[in-house]
Amino acid sequence: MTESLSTVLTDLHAKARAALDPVHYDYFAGGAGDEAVLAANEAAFRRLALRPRVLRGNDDRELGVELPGGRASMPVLIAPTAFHKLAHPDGELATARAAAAAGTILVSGVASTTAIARVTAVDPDAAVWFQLYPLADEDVTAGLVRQAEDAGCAALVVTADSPVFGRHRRDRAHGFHDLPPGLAAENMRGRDIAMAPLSWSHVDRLRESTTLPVWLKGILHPADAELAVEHGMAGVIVSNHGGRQLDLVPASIDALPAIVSAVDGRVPVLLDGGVRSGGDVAKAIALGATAVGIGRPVLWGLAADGAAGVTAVLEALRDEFDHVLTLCGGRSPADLTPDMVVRTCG
Ligand SMILES: Cc1cc2nc3c(=O)[nH]c(=O)nc-3n(C[C@H](O)[C@H](O)[C@H](O)COP(=O)(O)O)c2cc1C
Ligand SMILES: CC(C)CC(=O)C(=O)O
Repeated sequence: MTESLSTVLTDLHAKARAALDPVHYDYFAGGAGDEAVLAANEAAFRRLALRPRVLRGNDDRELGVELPGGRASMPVLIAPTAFHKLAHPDGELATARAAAAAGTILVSGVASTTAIARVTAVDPDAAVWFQLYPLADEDVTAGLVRQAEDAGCAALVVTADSPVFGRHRRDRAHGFHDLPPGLAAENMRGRDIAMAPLSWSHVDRLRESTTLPVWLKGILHPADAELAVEHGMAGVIVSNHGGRQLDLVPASIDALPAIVSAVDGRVPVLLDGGVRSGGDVAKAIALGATAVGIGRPVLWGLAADGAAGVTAVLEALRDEFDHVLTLCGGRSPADLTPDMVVRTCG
């Protein structure tokens, strides 16, 4: 019998915690403020139940999804997270190897400890997307876009929820604000990365500067989802940054339905935050996400066991999602529909 994802994740998380410097563990694990949103992301999934369909003869299942920027062999992507070499010496190269082996998409963060060209070189056929923050200096942003294009990235992800960074008590308590000697945010070497609150016109100029599909990440308000479509975004990512920005926002799964309704099928919607099981993947898809992103589970796999640990997370998630889909009578992710999710009071 295949081990359940929660067992795999619990073990990898414990191993990661034991392996990591407690300061770095807290950087990865922590959230903003009281960490209410961090907890709510997972709790909100637990309040939803699935209402399966039966007798649908679904023995020929296909988990893959097509997105602007590539195909994923299952509706699970690796969300962008910073500083993978803090988790494991192989850093982003290990994550990229595991993503390529699983046939899924790695959204590589601008704040990676490996230059993007080295990340994409792991497997030139793999779909790697590049996440960036629009910066105050638009020439610097343009330079980052060129770097991603030259590296062969298949899409850009613009993170919109960080006009300033969230306040992380754990990091403040440890006095953590710099990478240790020997590690650097390689894509940003020698660049002025000052952030500033930006506007739609910055996003427009960024979009016009590239032929790559541009996703907007960090959307929680349906009016912003509507604007994202109007401004030519290839897709919208519902995210509260894993509870690391404003600690007063809805759990991402609770924010999803209104965004899906506003977007109304014009572009795909992705979701991240608190996805910890195949059932969570199924719930998000049923509520209208085309795929989900996972952040911390990848970091725990990476810290515990390098590429093999990330592979263990991805394959356990694939297996569990396939199992849930089978039990729900689905052949493909598209067979999961909103009527199959019910809210419980639990
Ligand atoms: C340690 C860490 C670093 C992150 N760094 C980034 C980043 O550089 N850019 C970004 O858009 N999101 C970043 N995120 C947010 C993730 O992309 C994603 O929204 C979040 O981790 C999803 O929640 P989950 O960890 O519960 O799966 C980071 C999250 C964590 C935990
Ligand atoms: C501080 C950034 C480089 C990474 C980030 O977005 C995060 O830690 O949540």
